Amino acid sequence: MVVAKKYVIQKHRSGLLQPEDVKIVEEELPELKEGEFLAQAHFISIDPYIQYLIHDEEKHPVGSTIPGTQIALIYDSKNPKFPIGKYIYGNFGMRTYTIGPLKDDDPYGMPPQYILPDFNSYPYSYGLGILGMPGITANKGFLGLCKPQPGETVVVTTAAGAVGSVVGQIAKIKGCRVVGIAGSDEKGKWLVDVLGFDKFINYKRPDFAKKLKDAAPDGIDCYFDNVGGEISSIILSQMNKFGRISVSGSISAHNVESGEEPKASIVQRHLVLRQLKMEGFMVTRWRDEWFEIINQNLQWLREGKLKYKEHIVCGFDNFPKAVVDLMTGANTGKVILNVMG
Ligand SMILES: NC(=O)C1=CN([C@@H]2O[C@H](COP(=O)(O)OP(=O)(O)OC[C@H]3O[C@@H](n4cnc5c(N)ncnc54)[C@H](OP(=O)(O)O)[C@@H]3O)[C@@H](O)[C@H]2O)C=CC1
Ligand SMILES: CCCCCC(=O)/C=C/[C@H]1[C@H](O)CC(=O)[C@@H]1CCCCCCC(=O)O
Repeated sequence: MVVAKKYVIQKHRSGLLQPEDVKIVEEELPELKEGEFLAQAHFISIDPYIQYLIHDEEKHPVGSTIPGTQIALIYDSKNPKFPIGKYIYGNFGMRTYTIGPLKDDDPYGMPPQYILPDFNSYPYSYGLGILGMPGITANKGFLGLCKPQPGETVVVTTAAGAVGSVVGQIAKIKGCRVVGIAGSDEKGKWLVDVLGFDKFINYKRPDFAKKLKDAAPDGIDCYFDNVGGEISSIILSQMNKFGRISVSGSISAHNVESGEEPKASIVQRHLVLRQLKMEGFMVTRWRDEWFEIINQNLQWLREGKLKYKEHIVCGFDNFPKAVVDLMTGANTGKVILNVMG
């Protein structure tokens, strides 16, 4: 008999997740039936939407399992499509063992599970980052919506994170000038010295608007927005005519202690006068191209055109710490919970 551990919600709060807001519950799993498999979690993806979702009492009541994705090993199987020993991606939630296959019924259209494509020698955990959902978000969210042209100026926020770091590098591949925005000078050094960004601005320091003007003196053509809030309003105020804005997220509003969403200056005037195009997206819009995009990112990795970093937190018990690391910016690169570590 296999006993699975899973994280359930214990308490809702408006601010940053605290360890007592969640608890681990054990669940005895039944014997496998024909057509089923048992998956053992090895790596769990820590994404900003987790902090957002656990605020939501209506959709995620006390006692419900925290959603999320993982890379798991097929540990036992009565389904030839999921053979023992293969590694899979699964939308299984924050749990150590899962019986699959899951139905294809995620409300946001995330794939339920798939056998990982061949990553050559790259770690399986990359399937939660550059070779998975965040990598697809960066690739299609930027190229598909911003349609960057060589020589254009691109700005990206959360630039040292899983999505932002890939957006900036793809912009460089496409011949753009790239300004990265992030929350520490150490991150800025990595972006410029290692990833090849042209400029970096620490948004936590004063005079952001002036520093942006200095970093992008000819104005901004493309903005990949991961944060929302006042930083984004300032960036929009410096866009060029016919600029394109890809709205990926609004992390500045995910863990505010006050419980009130941050206020930001009105942007409509900039949209109208500069004739900007601003479009939001969910990565699942590209589900039909999922593996094609993973392959494109893999090829750029292999060619050395994309560099990638993980921020690994070890141990299933450390899930709350991993979320706090992500939301407080302790990470450079993709946050992964190593369940076996
Ligand atoms: N639309 C879609 O389908 C998808 C959207 N996303 C979005 O992409 C964005 C990045 O996700 P991901 O790469 O996984 O996460 P990251 O790896 O970028 O980690 C989050 C980062 O956000 C920054 N941050 C935290 N609080 C704030 C704040 N108040 N203001 C500005 N920055 C803040 C921190 O860096 P710092 O030190 O710079 O503050 C932190 O490192 C998120 O907005 C997420 O919701 C992700 C996947 C799919
Ligand atoms: C407002 C939170 C979402 C911000 C953008 C983001 O990170 C989206 C991630 C989704 C990804 O495209 C596929 C998913 O399953 C992620 C989950 C989205 C959950 C959003 C919940 C919003 C709600 O129901 O109110």
